[in-house]
Amino acid sequence: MQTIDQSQNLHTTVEVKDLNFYYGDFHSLKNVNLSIYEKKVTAFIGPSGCGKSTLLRTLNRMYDLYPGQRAEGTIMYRGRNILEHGQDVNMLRAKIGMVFQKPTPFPMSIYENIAFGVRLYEKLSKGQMDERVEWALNKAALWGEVKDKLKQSGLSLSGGQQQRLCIARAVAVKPDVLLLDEPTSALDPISTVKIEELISELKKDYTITIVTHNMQQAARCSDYTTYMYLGELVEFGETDQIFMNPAKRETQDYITGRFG
Ligand SMILES: Nc1ncnc2c1ncn2[C@@H]1O[C@H](COP(=O)(O)OP(=O)(O)OP(=O)(O)O)[C@@H](O)[C@H]1O
Repeated sequence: MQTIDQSQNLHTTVEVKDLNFYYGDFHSLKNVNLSIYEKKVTAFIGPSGCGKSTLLRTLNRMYDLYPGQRAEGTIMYRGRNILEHGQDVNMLRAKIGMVFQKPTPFPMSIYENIAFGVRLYEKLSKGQMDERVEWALNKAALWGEVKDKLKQSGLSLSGGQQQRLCIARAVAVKPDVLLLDEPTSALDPISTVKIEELISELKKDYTITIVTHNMQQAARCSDYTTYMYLGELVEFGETDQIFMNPAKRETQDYITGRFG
């Protein structure tokens, strides 16, 4: 693994150690070790099927919802190994929120899309909830576009707006970490630029991990990049170094399009 320049005073938010993941008998992640740094953007790149989404989904135990899937190893977050039994998985998913490839607003109003999740964790007055909804929509750069139609269905928005609504929904419960699984792959180029700009804004407050097929996007948006292949982490380092001077030949071949 690449050494990281610690002079930047980096703090680790999530530390993955010796992580193995299985879909039934299929060994999908093999001895993955990785640090995810606070208030930085870390991109997972690699060819289809290399395990990017699987790795992302272990970070908030999203896989728990599916029988036969299991993770072994350690994922340290706030002093706890989140893979251990007895963790409060709902609280974990509030602190490590996720946004999926396809925008998935709830079939309810724009306001309720935000308020619904907040109510699960906090008891707010009407005024406080109004403030939280406005705050979250502002964070997701959507407030200006929806402030006059908060009662309209979230499904009435454009795809790009729906994805920002999903980001607002994740942000509204005050997470530490946002996991973005190919958040722009279903969006047009203009919406993609908006989401990328939003990612740059959000990293001032949150630690972000993004899975992307788009290498330009990884190069534009991320501070650190992880190159994966066949369930193994091949190389991890600062994005500039990974793209301009990768340590491994495999990474170079993938980045330059000779492979994958
Ligand atoms: N539900 C599942 N059951 C069995 N195997 C699975 C399941 N989901 C993924 N896999 C396998 O695990 C491996 C990693 O898949 P994963 O979706 O994490 O890859 P990926 O890098 O995100 O791919 P893509 O870029 O195509 O989304 C692949 O070999 C895939 O076939």
